[in-house]
Amino acid sequence: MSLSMGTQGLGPSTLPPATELLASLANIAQRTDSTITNAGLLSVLLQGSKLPEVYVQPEQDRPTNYPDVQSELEVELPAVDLTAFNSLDGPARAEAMSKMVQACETWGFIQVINHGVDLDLTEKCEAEVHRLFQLPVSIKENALRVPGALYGYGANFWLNLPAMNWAESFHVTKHNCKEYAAKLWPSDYERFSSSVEKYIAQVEDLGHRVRRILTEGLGLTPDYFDPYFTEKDTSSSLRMNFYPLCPEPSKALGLKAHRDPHFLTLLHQDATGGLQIWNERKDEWFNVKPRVDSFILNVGDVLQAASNGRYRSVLHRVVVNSYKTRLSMACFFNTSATIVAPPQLLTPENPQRYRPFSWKEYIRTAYTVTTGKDSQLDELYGIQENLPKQREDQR
Ligand SMILES: O=C(O)CCC(=O)C(=O)O
Ligand SMILES: [Fe+2]
Repeated sequence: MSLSMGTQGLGPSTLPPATELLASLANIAQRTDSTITNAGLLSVLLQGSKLPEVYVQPEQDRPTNYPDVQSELEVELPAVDLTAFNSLDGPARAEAMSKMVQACETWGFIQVINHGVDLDLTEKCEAEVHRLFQLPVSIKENALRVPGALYGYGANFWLNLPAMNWAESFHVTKHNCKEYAAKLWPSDYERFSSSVEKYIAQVEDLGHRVRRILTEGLGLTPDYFDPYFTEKDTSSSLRMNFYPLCPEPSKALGLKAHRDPHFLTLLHQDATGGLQIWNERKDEWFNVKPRVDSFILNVGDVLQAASNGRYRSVLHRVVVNSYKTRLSMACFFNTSATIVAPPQLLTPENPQRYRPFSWKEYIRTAYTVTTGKDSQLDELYGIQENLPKQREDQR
């Protein structure tokens, strides 16, 4: 890989001196917790073609289909037009509802268009996020996520990973965004925080709208879960992910396979592509075709429990490539209330699958278990005798 490719999207003027980079890289090898920083990435981009050992994934986790190689394994997620839910056209609404429900029961993923989130605001927010990731490492480290903390700057979110993610991430809520932005731009944080706060607020509103649609899709009144999502109980956070060019994409992952532990996720991504979804029946990872005017909605563990397993929280990961950087913004929509599957969803054939639990309880372990393909939700809160013996097929 040439230097000119490597510095694309980072801006040569923002790179710290090579000595600083090398010192950071040496430190990285010693650190196995979430405080690992990304100086290693930058040093690779400066120096050439080899992936440092800390990023090399175990053999069984390495991707075979990533953007550098042609692959047939691609899925174009059904796109649901959200305006159909406000229209008086009954059949169009019913069709949109059925697409939505079916996708959440099988792939656990869908995309929504005409979603009401302002495009100019989204682009402004993306530009601010690019500006953040282009800051020198020494500045970004001022906002470093400390071990066990949720928010701030870092590479790995899940603890105890066998290898580092080939990514940088910055995670905030609308309440602490200013505080974290001020660590990067002490006197000029408003430019970043005002865009990001407005963006989170709009995506949170979208989260409430799709929550009501999905609730209706379960056969409940749309407002059934409203009491769990009061202003006090609703929480939304935004994880911004930047995936730099990778010299050896066949050995790395941008984000290790995981299920989102929250209620649901609304993801906006650029046109690069890299998100993959696990298809259990086919035993394959499928590339998701990117569509920039959409939000990808995926079911999280809390919604899987709240729907008594009807909507599925599905394993996904991010692959990287050698020729185009990628930016994604994942908004996690959640509740701190204890959710339990509504009695209306329970039958003798389909009894309650999960013990009630709160996010406060789940968060303690949600980001620690990292190996295997098993559902952490099933393991921690599943009522074992009520879980299906074999997982349902993904069609
Ligand atoms: O970058 C992506 O496409 C996915 C991000 C993701 O899965 C996450 O942040 O949980
Ligand atoms: Fe995720």
